[in-house]
Amino acid sequence: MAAVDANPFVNPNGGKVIPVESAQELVKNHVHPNAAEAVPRRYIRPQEERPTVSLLASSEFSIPVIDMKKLIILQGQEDQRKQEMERLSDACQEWGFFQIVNHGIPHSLIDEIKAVAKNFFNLPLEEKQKSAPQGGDPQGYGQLFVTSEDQTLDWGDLLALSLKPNQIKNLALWPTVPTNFRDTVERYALEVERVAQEVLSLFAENLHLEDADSFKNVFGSEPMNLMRMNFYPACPRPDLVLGLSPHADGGGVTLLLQDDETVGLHVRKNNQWIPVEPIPYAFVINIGDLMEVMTNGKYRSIEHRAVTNKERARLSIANFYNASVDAEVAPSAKLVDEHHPCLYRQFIHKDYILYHLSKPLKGKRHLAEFAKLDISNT
Ligand SMILES: O=C(O)CCC(=O)C(=O)O
Ligand SMILES: [Fe+2]
Repeated sequence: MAAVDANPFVNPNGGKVIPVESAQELVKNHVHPNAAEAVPRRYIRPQEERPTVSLLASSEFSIPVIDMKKLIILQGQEDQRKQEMERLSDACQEWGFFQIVNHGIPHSLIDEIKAVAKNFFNLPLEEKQKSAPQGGDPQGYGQLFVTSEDQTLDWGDLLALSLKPNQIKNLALWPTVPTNFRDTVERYALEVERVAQEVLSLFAENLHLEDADSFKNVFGSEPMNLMRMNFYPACPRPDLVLGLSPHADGGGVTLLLQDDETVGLHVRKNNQWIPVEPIPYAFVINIGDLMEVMTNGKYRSIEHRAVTNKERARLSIANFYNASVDAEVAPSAKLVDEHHPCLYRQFIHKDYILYHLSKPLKGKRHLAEFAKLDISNT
């Protein structure tokens, strides 16, 4: 059973997460299609934050796609594997983002997890509110990043659940409707962990660390698997709002399932926003802040955001695969030398989570404020 009392993240901000109205309810109850004034003021972004897209974005200029099948070690296929490993290395260093295909997660399970998530968000509000956050525990249904009354709001609702370890798993918040929700999430979690661990091994190999388990060892015996289902209702003025504020993910690696039809994820590259075209059954993978630290900045945790769509709602499911709560995180000694000074201080993972959770989502600032070393005099 979940040992909720032992959750170390309860009240990360003195319990100051401010509840806000569900974006889905707002659309249902108040917004009149096509009326500019229909978007309440609290959602309207200042001019410089509104969603423009880079003119450079094209099929040639988009995040790389990695074929996991080519990374299996097969006799006679060494050259193909080497090339794909190099593409993966470029993706991590140049983009911090890539998509994977042929990852081995059954398509039927991907259909199932999307279906249970959609079914959940389509429930009446009263049913969804049974999963509302309790007592400062930063999990559940609603918005978790609203920490001040004057913050611009995101046009989206979310359901955040800690799947692992048991210490932070709060089954009381897990929906019981649809009835197959729990079972589907549990099966999906195992598959996501398997892929996340494979990805960590590939990173370690590419960086020539001691062995393929180097990152897994730092992640420790109780790695965290946090899931966030994001639902962005259609918005009458997608040009004025954002579905999810620009942010970098705080953890190790993120595996994201996108909606197949609706583009919504934007990745920041050279100060421009590049949309990520959905590939059915692919996962978008991105490097989180912990990975940036462990690779001493070689792999980059990149800012991203979600935009909304005028006609269609969009669903995404993110799993954050993170180190154990008590893991000591620091740049790998192998990646620090006289030409590559140590860029980050060592810290305990839990302290960074508490810091991250206590702030509104804000670009890349969290990691820089928390752990970046000043190397200007070295
Ligand atoms: O909805 C998306 O595509 C992005 C989701 C995301 O970045 C997150 O949940 O951290
Ligand atoms: Fe994210």
